[in-house]
Amino acid sequence: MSVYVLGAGGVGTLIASSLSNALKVNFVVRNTAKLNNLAKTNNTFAIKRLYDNNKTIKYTINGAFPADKLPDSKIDFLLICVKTFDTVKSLTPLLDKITSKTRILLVQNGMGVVDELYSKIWTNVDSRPTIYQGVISHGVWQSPENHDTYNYNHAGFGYLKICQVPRDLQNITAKDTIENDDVIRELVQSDLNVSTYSYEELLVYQIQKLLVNCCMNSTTSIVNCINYKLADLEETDALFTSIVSEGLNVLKTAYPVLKTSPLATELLSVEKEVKFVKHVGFTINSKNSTSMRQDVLNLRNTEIDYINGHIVKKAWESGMTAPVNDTISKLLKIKLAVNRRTAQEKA
Ligand SMILES: NC(=O)C1=CN([C@@H]2O[C@H](COP(=O)(O)OP(=O)(O)OC[C@H]3O[C@@H](n4cnc5c(N)ncnc54)[C@H](OP(=O)(O)O)[C@@H]3O)[C@@H](O)[C@H]2O)C=CC1
Ligand SMILES: CC(C)(CO)C(=O)C(=O)O
Repeated sequence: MSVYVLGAGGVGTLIASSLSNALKVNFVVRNTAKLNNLAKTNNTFAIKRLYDNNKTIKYTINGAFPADKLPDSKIDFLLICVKTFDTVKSLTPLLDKITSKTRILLVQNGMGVVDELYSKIWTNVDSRPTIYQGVISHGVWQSPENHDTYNYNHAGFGYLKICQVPRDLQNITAKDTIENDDVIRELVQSDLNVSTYSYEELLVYQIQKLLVNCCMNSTTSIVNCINYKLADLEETDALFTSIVSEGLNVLKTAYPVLKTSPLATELLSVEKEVKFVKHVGFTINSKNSTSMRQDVLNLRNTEIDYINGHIVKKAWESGMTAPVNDTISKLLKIKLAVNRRTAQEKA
């Protein structure tokens, strides 16, 4: 079976590690320094568990290849963990190896990528591959000394929740086949706390996690701090409550299925969600530097349009406004622009 990881960064490498014993896992890589470093270690990398006395475990994959040099003519299973904004672009050179039999697991923060894939790449319902969506709350980052390697810090032990996305989003009750997927089964049996759900259930968990990122990622990036430094401040509570209450109001209108979902009724209240944001951000991932903060510090593009920006977009589509999330999005973009200008001035 051909298993590939597109986006072998923090999250991609962590998930690949849990598959590497049972399956021949391959990375799709664009960075020559990473390819060379991996070859030097015979395709072995290390994950350090910061939540478990820095226990470091080594894993070996089958190989790593540039997108135009994959040894297989077809991809059976593709794990996608590139940043949301890179998805369409990075998938394009692989499209001739993806068929309606390919299974693709997307593990990314934010929302809106499946809509983009269906509207830009697989417009014909029947030719679409099977898409699974993952929601992850594990925290992973790379220390600067490990730059251009696949060695990462697993900073917070969370969960990975997965569902099968309907081929046709207008027919969301179609029966899914996720339980029969051998790679998904491997993940469920791994030590990453993986479980599967229906599409409707996962939508609730995706929104629950989206709001974590709407609060944590943008605020830590704008303020420029490690997660725990925002904890126990009245102002943080007030800001997170505004982001969450506006977000829930918009998303419950944009996704009407939430109105009849018992799981949404149980989990998606403002009070419970703010508590959840603080639990994931400050307890589970207290020592993490959010993925968005890492992007802003390294002057890379950010996922803001798929996070706070997704709420702004959904509000606009529903004839509503989302001024809090819109302001946060703008501040984040200003922060990145200022960092880029400062770097240019120093150069
Ligand atoms: N890190 C975390 O704690 C968490 C992250 N997430 C989410 O998971 C997703 C991935 O985040 P994260 O792992 O942190 O991001 P990283 O930046 O660590 O990883 C993304 C990887 O994608 C690779 N990539 C991008 N374009 C291509 C391409 N065309 N071909 C091959 N590889 C490509 C990059 O390669 P290159 O090295 O060449 O740039 C990079 O290694 C994001 O949506 C993030 O929000 C969710 C929960 C927690
Ligand atoms: C869970 C959290 C907030 C961890 O920092 C995250 O999802 C991220 O950094 O992107």
